[in-house]
Amino acid sequence: MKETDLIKQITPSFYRRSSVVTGIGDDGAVIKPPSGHELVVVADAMIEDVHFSFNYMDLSDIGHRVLAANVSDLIAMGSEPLYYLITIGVPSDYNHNDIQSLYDGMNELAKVYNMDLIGGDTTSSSKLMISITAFGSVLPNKKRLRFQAESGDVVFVTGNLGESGYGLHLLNDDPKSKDNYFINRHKRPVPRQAFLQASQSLNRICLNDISDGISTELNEIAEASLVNIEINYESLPVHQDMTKLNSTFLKQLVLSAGEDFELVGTCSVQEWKQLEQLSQKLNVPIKSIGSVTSSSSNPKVNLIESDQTTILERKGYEHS
Ligand SMILES: Nc1ncnc2c1ncn2[C@@H]1O[C@H](COP(=O)(O)OP(=O)(O)O)[C@@H](O)[C@H]1O
Ligand SMILES: Cc1ncc(C[n+]2csc(CCOP(=O)(O)OP(=O)(O)O)c2C)c(N)n1
Ligand SMILES: [Mg+2]
Ligand SMILES: [Mg+2]
Ligand SMILES: [Mg+2]
Repeated sequence: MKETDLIKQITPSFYRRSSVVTGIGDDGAVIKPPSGHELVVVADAMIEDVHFSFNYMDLSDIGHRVLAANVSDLIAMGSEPLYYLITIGVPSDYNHNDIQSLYDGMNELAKVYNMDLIGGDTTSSSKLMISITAFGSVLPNKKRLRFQAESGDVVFVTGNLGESGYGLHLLNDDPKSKDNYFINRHKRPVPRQAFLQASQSLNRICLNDISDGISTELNEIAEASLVNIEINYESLPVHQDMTKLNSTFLKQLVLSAGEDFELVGTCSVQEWKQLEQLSQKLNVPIKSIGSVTSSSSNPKVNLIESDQTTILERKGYEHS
């Protein structure tokens, strides 16, 4: 497949955002940042057999999923997703239709957020590699940062935990499994855009998205904010159909499987009431799971289960 043909094939015929001055086709893209806003920039890559497998995913699922991971980080910063660049390393036996499917999957999700593809790069590779860099905009006082947790805050989470991990488990068990709710949560996660709207009026939110697992994300918040956090295992939101799973397996899924692309964060008790109401109005499932107990120079996350307290260590996915 020739690179020039490929670029022609994937160049959009129009841009959704008028702030794209020059898109694909020159040495670089030109954008006019929204006035009064700051730009947020994120990058996340996915590699064949590390983040996905062709045993159970097709190229459009993969396109959707890698853009979702980036959108999830943009939302976790409090920013509105705007544009993205994609770099692909493609095995030599791929044809035009394969690449089109990958871009179709991305574009389906991009449509939801009104995002534009504004550039990228193409190289050859032994396994499929996709790296996205994405941009979002945020008002300076609405950034949702990891170091913004304060003693006394409510700790909350959106959606349910462990669903993507359970979907992956079902697929590993039988790659030919028919799509069901959990499998779709793994293959085609949809980041919580409506949370941005629900939380817009709040002054301060500390926020992180759940890619590696809540045990990792909460420890990141505790360390960045220099606070101790306490969460109740029984309060963690779990889908009814998963409650029948073996309890050790369920605990691993809920605390450390990750890839749910839900949000975990903290806000003041006063603002929590408002956030809960606004989220309900906009159909964002949200639940209080604990609290920020104190400031600390030695930050810890405690897990309370059946009145027993243990330290919740980072047990998320680590790339070796
Ligand atoms: N290889 C790298 N080179 C430079 N910066 C990196 C690299 N990997 C991660 N980062 C930066 O480290 C921070 C945390 O990254 P990461 O743990 O991947 O975040 P997330 O889990 O939210 O995707 C981010 O600021 C990211 O841009
Ligand atoms: C084939 C396959 N094996 C294992 C996993 C599980 N897995 C891979 S990466 C990952 C964690 C998230 O990925 P990472 O690159 O750390 O995302 P980031 O935190 O940077 O957003 C998990 C749970 C998977 N999704 N697919
Ligand atoms: Mg990352
Ligand atoms: Mg993140
Ligand atoms: Mg990420």
